[in-house]
Amino acid sequence: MHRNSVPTSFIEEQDFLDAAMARRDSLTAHLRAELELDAADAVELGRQRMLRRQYEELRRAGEGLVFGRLDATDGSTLHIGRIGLHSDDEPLLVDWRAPAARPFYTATAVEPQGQKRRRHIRTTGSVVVGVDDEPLSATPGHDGDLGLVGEGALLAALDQRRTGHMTTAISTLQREQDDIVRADATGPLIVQGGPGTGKTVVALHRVAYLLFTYRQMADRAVLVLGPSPRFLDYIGQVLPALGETAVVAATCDTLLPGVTVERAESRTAAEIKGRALWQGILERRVAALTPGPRELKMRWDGDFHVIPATAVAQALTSATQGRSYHRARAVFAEQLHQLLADAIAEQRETLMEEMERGYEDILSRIADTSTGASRSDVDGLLSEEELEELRERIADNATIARFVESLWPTLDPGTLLREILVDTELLATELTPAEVATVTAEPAPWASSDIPLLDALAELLGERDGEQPRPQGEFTADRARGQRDWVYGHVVVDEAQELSEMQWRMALRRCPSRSVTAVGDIDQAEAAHRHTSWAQAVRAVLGDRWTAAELTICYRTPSEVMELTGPVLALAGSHNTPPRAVRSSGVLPWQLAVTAADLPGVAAQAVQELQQRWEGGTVGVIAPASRIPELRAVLGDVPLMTATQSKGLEWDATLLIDADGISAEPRGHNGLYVALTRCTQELGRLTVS
Ligand SMILES: Nc1ncnc2c1ncn2[C@@H]1O[C@H](COP(=O)(O)OP(=O)(O)OP(=O)(O)O)[C@@H](O)[C@H]1O
Repeated sequence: MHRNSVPTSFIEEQDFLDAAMARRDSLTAHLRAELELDAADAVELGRQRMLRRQYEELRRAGEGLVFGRLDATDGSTLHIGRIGLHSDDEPLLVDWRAPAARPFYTATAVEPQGQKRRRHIRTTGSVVVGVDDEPLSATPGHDGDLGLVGEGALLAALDQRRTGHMTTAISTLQREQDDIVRADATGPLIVQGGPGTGKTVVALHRVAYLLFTYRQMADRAVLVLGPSPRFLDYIGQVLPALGETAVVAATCDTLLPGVTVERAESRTAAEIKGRALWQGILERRVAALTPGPRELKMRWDGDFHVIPATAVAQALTSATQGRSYHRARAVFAEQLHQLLADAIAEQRETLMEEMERGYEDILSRIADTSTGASRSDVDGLLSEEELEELRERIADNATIARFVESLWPTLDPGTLLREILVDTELLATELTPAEVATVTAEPAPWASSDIPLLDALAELLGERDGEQPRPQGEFTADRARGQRDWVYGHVVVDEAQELSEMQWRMALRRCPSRSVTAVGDIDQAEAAHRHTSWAQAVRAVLGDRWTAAELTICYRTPSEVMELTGPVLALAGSHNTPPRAVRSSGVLPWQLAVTAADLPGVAAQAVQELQQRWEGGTVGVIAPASRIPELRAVLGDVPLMTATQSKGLEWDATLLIDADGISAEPRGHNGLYVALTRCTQELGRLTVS
């Protein structure tokens, strides 16, 4: 296009983008040169680490560097972008997370916040391809209006073909989403939102916002918990694109370093083992392992020394104060070494006194006092250094170590959990006989519900001395990932409705300050627990000390498909209504009845047609678990999964196979609700007659 025929707004924004790109390129080149220099010392190494972070941030910011502009009523303008840039000490581009950028997401015609116009700038690489202006002095919307911000840019983004990876939404975040992204992070926040309302979008952008706003949070890293490795892969590219590296992504199954899930389990067993009451069972079992106060007889240099029960009781009380089993054991062992050293010193003193008395007797009998020897010269007391040396010898002594081990054995969480899971007497204190039978009948390899129990036990037991060298790594995330007791600055839980109470505990254990954002849809819950409300889901772990927020607009699923979801939601026992769809795709959902024998062939044909129709995009197939093997054989590498596995994912078109079969699965109506809402454009259904 000739520059003369291009609208002025395009030229203006292209010039600005060119200037911003040039600035970014010069900064990148400067940093690259600095990073090529060898670091001479620790200070320089630290500086280089910081520069590398800045360099990475700049490097990644190439795509979508500038995406917005605000024109204020006072005539000033502000460009908003993926990162902040300065030129000659003057602000050039404002980072989207900075307070100054907020009106870009929240100003409305009713509340223009001093702004006259909002402009969305769409770019491809270094070229401006679209400019959408939204006057903020226009007449406010009417009833039923969704109050969208930058509607043109939003709808264009939503209509894009899906790539199989999530993309960022920094340029089109909506007001209700932005409120959550920038919410205060001092306590637990639980966000309820129906399918496609942008819960994942909000959760990930919140991470980027928090790390930008609270710089010290990057030193502790942020943990993002998702439902499956497939989901983590789906969101994996968003976080680096948002410019953050201090993030650890995990599932509840991969959160405990060194332990992996080795088998599937029954829903009944998973439900029982997910209950909060296990904390009590585990605590009681660990407490019972601590030795009781009794007199101890210890051998040193061939002599027995007695430590009275009162002294042992005192040592136990002070050792166990709020400490884990192994920490308390270490403190108790030190005290025992001290008590033994004292007993040895005392015995030696008594002995010396006796010797001295005998010596004085002899002296008096031979009536020769010419030596001048007196009691004070040989009082037998050990000096402080001698006592210290004795304590060290005791601490290093293998026999004493064996004695302490027999009294207070070191334990590993795995062995102890295996013992607990067959301890019918202990289990019967909290479970019915049938529940005890279910738990004790489970095979030994670890199942998913064992991980939170192992984690709780690992915390109660604590690290043994010398165990677990602290993981090393250049970035905080590398160090945090390998360390069970790492304390994160913030924890984000996605698909939080799936967490059992014990999994909630495991998540919260990683952030004692309770700076947690959990997003989910209680109506999509399929996991083996009984929660039908957030209050119920978190009562045992958070009480009522949490804040609720809600997302109400569905961005993913078109209105034609959302219309099918109301009855399914009602069948799932929900009293909620599905979220309102922001757009229509113009494609009506279709349905075809096939016989079981014809199903594989028809499914293969339907997938091929959908792939042709949505060329350049993605197609996914959802089916009941029982039909997956026969379908896999004909569908090749098309994403094929159960409703549960499809949670959090999306494709341009979904082929839903045997909806009745999905409904018949445990919590099947919830599963069908998930399955129906995965497409951004088209839904095809094959029913089996
Ligand atoms: N403000 C936005 N701008 C652009 N795209 C958006 C926005 N909000 C959501 N989306 C898009 O809508 C789709 C659904 O978002 P997301 O996956 O976060 O929803 P969700 O609530 O987690 O859904 P579900 O619970 O069904 O998994 C995604 O493609 C996301 O990129």
